[in-house]
Amino acid sequence: MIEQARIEELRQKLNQYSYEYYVQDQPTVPDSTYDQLLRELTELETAHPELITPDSPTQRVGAAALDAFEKVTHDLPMLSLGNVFDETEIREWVARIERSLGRSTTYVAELKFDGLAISLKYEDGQLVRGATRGDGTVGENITQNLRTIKALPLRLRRNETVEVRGEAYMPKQSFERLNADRAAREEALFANPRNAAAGSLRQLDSSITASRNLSLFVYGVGVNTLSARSHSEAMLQLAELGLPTNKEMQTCETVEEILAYIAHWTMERSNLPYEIDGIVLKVDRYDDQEELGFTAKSPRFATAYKFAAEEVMTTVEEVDFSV
Ligand SMILES: CC(C)(CNC(=O)c1ccc(Oc2ccccc2)cc1)c1ccc2c(N)nc(N)nc2n1
Repeated sequence: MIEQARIEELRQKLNQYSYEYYVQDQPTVPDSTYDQLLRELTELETAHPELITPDSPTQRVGAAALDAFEKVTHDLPMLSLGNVFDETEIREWVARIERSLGRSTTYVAELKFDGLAISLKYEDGQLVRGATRGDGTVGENITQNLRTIKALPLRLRRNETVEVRGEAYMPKQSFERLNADRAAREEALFANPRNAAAGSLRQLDSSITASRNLSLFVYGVGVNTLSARSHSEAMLQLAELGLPTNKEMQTCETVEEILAYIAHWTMERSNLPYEIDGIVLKVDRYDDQEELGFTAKSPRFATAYKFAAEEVMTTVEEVDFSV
C-alpha cells in the first residue's frame, strides 16, 4: 500500500530533521518544510490510524491528562554526587583516587546542568519509560511529559537496549519568555529555570509540558548493551544513537587541566544558553570506577564542584506553587 510507504518515509524524514535541529543544532531544512511534512503525515495517519507507531513525531503529546504519576523503581539506583568547593578539595579528591588506584588515571570534566535529573529506558531502540530521579531508587513515571521534549529521540538510531541518565532543563531564553507571558497574565513567576523545568515536568497534562520548550542532556548510562569501556566512550556511543550529549565535556589527564576547565567555565557560564550550578568530575575508565566503588550514597569515582551561590538582588518574586 503506497500510503504505508509514504507514512514510513515521512516519519523517518521528520525524525531526522528533528535530530538535526534539536540535537545537532544544524537544521538542513527550513521550519516550513518540517511543518508541511508533519501536516501531510498527520493527514495520512488520521486516514490510516492503524499505521500510527509510538515513535511517530505526531505522538509526542500524550492523549488524555493523567490523574497521577505511577511510581517506578530504577533498575540501578540514580546516585547523588559528593561535593568539592575549592582547589584544595579538588587536589585532595584527585590525590585520594590516585593513592587508592596506586597510579594516575584519566578524568572527564562536564558541566553540571541545573534542571531535573531523569532516567530514560530504551528497549530495542524504542523509548519505553521516562522517570524522575525521586529518592534515587523510586521515581515517578513521567514518560508522557518527557516525550514532548523535541531533543529526546522517541527511537534510537540503532536498536540498542539502554537506560540512560540525564538532566531535563529549560533554556534561559525559554525561561525569560515564559515568565514574561506569566507576568503579562498577572500569574505567579517561576523563581529560576530549574523550578520552571521541574514544574513543567510535574504537569499531569502533557500538552502544558509541550508548550514549555524544555530540552535535555544525557550524562550517564545505567544498565546497557553498549560495548564502552569508559565514560567518554559511552557518551560518544549515546551521541551516535541520537541522544543529546553536551559538547563542552572534556577529558583531563591532570588536576591542572581540571582546574583550568573549572576556571574557564566559572568565567564563561553566564554566556551559556542554559544554567549550570557546577562542574562534575569523573574518573573516565570503567575498570577504575569499579575498583573505586561507592560510599553509602554516592560514587567515589565522581564528584561535583559547586559554584558559589550567586549573590543576586533578591527581587520579591512569587514562586509558582500552583503547578
Ligand atoms: C555519576 C552520576 C552519579 C551518574 N551515575 C549514576 O547515577 C550511577 C548509578 C549506578 C552506578 O552503578 C551502580 C550499580 C549497582 C549498584 C550501585 C551503583 C554507577 C553510576 C552523576 C550524577 C549527576 C550528574 C549531573 N548532575 N551532571 C553530570 N554531568 N553528571 C552527573 N553524574
